[in-house]
Amino acid sequence: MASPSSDLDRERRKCTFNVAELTDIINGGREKTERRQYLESLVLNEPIFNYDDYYFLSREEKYSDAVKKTVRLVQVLKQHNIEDPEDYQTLLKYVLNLNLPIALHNSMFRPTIRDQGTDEQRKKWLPLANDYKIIGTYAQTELGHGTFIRGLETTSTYDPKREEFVLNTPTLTATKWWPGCLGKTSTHAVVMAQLYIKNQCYGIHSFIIQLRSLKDHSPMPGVTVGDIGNKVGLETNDNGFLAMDNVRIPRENMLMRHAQVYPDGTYRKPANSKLVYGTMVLLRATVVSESATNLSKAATIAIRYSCVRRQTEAKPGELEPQIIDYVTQQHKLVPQLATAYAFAWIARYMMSTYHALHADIESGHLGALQELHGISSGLKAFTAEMSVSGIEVCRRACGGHGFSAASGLVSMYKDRLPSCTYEGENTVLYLQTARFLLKCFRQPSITPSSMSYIQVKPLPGARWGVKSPEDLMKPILLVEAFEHRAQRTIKSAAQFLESQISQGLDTSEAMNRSGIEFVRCAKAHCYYFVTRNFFQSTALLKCSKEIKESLLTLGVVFALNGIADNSGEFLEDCFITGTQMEFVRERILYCYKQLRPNLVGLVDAFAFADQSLNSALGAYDGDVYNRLYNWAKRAPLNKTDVHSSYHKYLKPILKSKI
Ligand SMILES: CC(C)(COP(=O)(O)OP(=O)(O)OC[C@H]1O[C@@H](n2cnc3c(N)ncnc32)[C@H](O)[C@@H]1OP(=O)(O)O)[C@@H](O)C(=O)NCCC(=O)NCCSC(=O)CCCC(=O)O
Ligand SMILES: Cc1cc2nc3c(=O)[nH]c(=O)nc-3n(C[C@H](O)[C@H](O)[C@H](O)COP(=O)(O)OP(=O)(O)OC[C@H]3O[C@@H](n4cnc5c(N)ncnc54)[C@H](O)[C@@H]3O)c2cc1C
Repeated sequence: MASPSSDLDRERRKCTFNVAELTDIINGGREKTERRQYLESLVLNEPIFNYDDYYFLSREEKYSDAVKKTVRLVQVLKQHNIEDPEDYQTLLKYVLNLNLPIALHNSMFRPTIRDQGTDEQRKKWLPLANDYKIIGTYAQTELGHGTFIRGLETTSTYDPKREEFVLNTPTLTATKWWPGCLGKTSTHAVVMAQLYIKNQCYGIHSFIIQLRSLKDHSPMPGVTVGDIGNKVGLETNDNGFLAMDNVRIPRENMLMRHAQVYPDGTYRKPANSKLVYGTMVLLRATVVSESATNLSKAATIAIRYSCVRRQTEAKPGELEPQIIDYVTQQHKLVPQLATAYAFAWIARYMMSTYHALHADIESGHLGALQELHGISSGLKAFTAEMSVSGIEVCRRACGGHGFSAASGLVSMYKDRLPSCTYEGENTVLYLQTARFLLKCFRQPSITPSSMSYIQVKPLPGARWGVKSPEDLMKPILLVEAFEHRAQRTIKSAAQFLESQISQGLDTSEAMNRSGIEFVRCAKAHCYYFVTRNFFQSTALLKCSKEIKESLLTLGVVFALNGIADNSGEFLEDCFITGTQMEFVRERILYCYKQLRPNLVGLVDAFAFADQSLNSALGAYDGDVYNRLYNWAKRAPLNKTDVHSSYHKYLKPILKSKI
């Protein structure tokens, strides 16, 4: 058997480009790489951040271990004056391999105060939160409602006499349920509740509540709080429940940047009722980035392993091939790698668009709200869905060892699975994007320039300009195919909706009946958007010819697999012919061959530390079998040669006389 490490060495020698150059491109420049390396050095050298035995821990031990690591992380951040949220994101992405029990504090609690708090509220709460003197979460979802926010039942009733709000959970279904870090960790929460003043309901607003004593962490009077129990993955996170029995908070605890309640109970409504949903939009943009990172990790593990793993003697007496050389294996993994790259670039686009449009909104241009919501909803759903299914493809591609916790892929899959549900269930979000697409289709004046393609009506009888398999290396033709599909499905969704209305259905019923068409066009739009963005962005890069070529080929793989996997949609109106479809399949194989020597280089370029992959299959040195064996030997069941259950149960039957 060949040595696994020599297999990876050989792969690395075959790579046609400079891996460090590509790492810099992925990170966004040399400076960012250096910053990342600095941050890594702070954390990776600390034994406390070792995850070797993590997969053996029980749920409770995992939570406790995560709290310990979190506290140390906070100390490290303070010690080195690291305050930039980008640095924190870098640590989460590349170094730490767990969902922190303070995740919501940084991802939602602080941003909500920042965006929805007045200057005085920011001044009061942010220093406490930034210094971790309080730990907060975002409590919106209830037992009875997650999607339909307007249907939340928690009430916040203003008492002008005492200038206080009274927070109450009037029914079982009003119990807050699911918020991350709520059960055991958080001391405070932003709670979303229906605002009542003098028996009139003004809809959902946000309020800061103290959940636990800052002296001994016990629940505050009137607060019932706890963990909701085991779920799929996210074992380090204490997703919780919360019921409030007429809990009083000062008037100043309603976040009043957009809507105000004056001491006498006068209400001033926000400029736009959706401003209160702002933090969710930020989180959706973040999910795009997390989806990219996790799929990159999964591809790293599965591709390195597939270069080390050998199986099935192809010719008698010859070395068994590396499993990566089976085209069926390439057809599993190369599309995941291509998707990871495409997502890395759309994540960058999403975050910069978020910051640009968010700044517009802050300066009062509220028109940007719907654009940001329209773009981020679909991209969150699209990237979460493809990333989660891609991680599972990678896991299965590792055969039996992919089933072991030591692969790192089992926990990754379980931890990412909820990204299809939280922060807006995927179907619900696709429907929101579809609404925006249809609005743009009808109203050119509101269509942002990034979506101006919607205004171009697809010509009936349009045909794809591809004449040969070589033409499929031309981004312009690939983008054209996705653009056509998106335009056609948007138009067809609009026509479907109109046909339902013309049959006499009211708008909501017509919208419901059009739902499948809506989701179809939102997905088509997202595929187009991601493909176009990848080709446009990588074309602008200043880098070596070899890197450019590899990125172009990855883009072609992403696009061609998108066409092959959704072939019906392209064949339906004869835009693509059967012969062109054959070209597509042929070119996919060609691209796999082109990329083959560079596969390890392309995953090495993500530069994940072994610790952050925490995988016996995907470590840099490829020493798979020793790692699996040593890991298994440390399993708690192997602590003694004879297990206590032998004495308790087995021995009596083994020793009994027949
Ligand atoms: C589905 C909707 C969007 C519907 O909202 P609604 O108020 O009932 O809307 P509607 O009256 O039907 O009107 C729709 C209209 O409202 C607009 N809209 C909706 N949301 C936004 C927004 N954020 N920005 C700007 N505009 C927004 C839509 O575009 C619609 O506009 P239109 O009527 O088409 O012009 C909403 O309820 C929603 O966002 N639901 C999803 C709930 C969700 O995302 N929860 C997240 C909880 S926190 C979490 O999960 C954290 C996990 C993190 C972790 O663990 O890491
Ligand atoms: C791990 C995890 C962490 C979470 N963290 C938080 C948190 O920190 N804070 C917080 O407040 N919440 C949190 N949540 C809650 C989460 O945001 C909601 O679960 C999510 O928004 C989905 O809402 P739901 O559970 O009500 O699903 P439902 O809406 O009940 O969805 C069930 C099904 O109904 C369909 N459906 C619902 N409405 C429609 C519609 N209008 N049109 C078509 N189909 C529809 C959906 O597509 C889905 O198939 C978390 C959830 C999970 C799983």
